[in-house]
Amino acid sequence: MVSAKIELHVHLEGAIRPATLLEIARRNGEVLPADTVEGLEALYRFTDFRHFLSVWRMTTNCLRTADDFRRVVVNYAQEAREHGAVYLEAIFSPAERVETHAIDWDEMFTGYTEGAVEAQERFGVAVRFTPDLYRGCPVDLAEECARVSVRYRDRGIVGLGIGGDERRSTLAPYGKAIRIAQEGGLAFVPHAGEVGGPECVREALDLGAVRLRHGIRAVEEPGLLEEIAGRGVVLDVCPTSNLRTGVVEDIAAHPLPLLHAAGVRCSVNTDDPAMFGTDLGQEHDLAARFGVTADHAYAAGLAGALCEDAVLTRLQESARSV
Ligand SMILES: O=c1[nH]cnc2c1ncn2[C@@H]1O[C@H](CO)[C@@H](O)[C@H]1O
Repeated sequence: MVSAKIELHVHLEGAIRPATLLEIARRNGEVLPADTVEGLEALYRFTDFRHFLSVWRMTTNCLRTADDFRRVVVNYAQEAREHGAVYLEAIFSPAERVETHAIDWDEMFTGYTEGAVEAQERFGVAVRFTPDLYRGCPVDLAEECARVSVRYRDRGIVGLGIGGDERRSTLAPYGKAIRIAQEGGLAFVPHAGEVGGPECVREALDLGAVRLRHGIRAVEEPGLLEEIAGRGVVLDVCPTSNLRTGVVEDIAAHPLPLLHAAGVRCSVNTDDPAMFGTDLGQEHDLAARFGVTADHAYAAGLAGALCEDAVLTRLQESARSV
């Protein structure tokens, strides 16, 4: 029997298994630098974080139609369910698709949110979404993304995030986009403290972040760590991702045990499972070796989840089943 799991940090574009990505790319006439599963896997050996982001952007630009987006959600929900997932808070990055291929916002938001309906019906997995802006994204595009996200609030959009390279831009240019989302009832859930240091975590908290994606570099500043633990801010920890992007040099040196020991609530996540060669079960096995048991991870997931109360109540009950 697998334990029930909550995943709060998975990029849907990075969850597409190589064979499916190749099929989607072929259908959409997109040429990738590799046309075999082995070739794609080789492409996924990243030299550093920047290299990872460039490969991520290239492969994820294969997605075009509402049906592509729908399918990506359904496939990942099915996979995650096999590892015990009962709730997914999934990320997708619409702004890049608009910018590079002029994909229509509604094509993406409709495809993804209809995929969530199907995932619930077929696999009993509740899926909610937090679209991601990216650091360096043109400000007007970011604000438009925030407005569209608010418009889809009744269809499962629960937050707005921002990803990409923290060294490229502070959050300051996105203040208005963040406010549009917050005033529209969405939570702000940025990536911070992944490649960026404690100052990036501090900036995110000052702008009202309710949860931190990664946040692991908070360990470098004891006062900040204490504040995060004290306020019960959940960190979405993705151990294999950090190793594969070179953010941590050695898995044995991952900050997860330190965060856990400091009383920080850590959810356990895959990030971009297909690109990092991992899955939800593997990340939980790894976390357990660091002292974060399935129960700890589930409790953190529950504390961090942004879904409505009716779903939260169901998730509280699921902790005892599956
Ligand atoms: O691990 C990650 N860290 C930061 N950003 C990520 C990660 N995985 C995927 N993205 C995505 O990369 C894009 C940047 O152009 C962003 O849209 C972000 O969501």
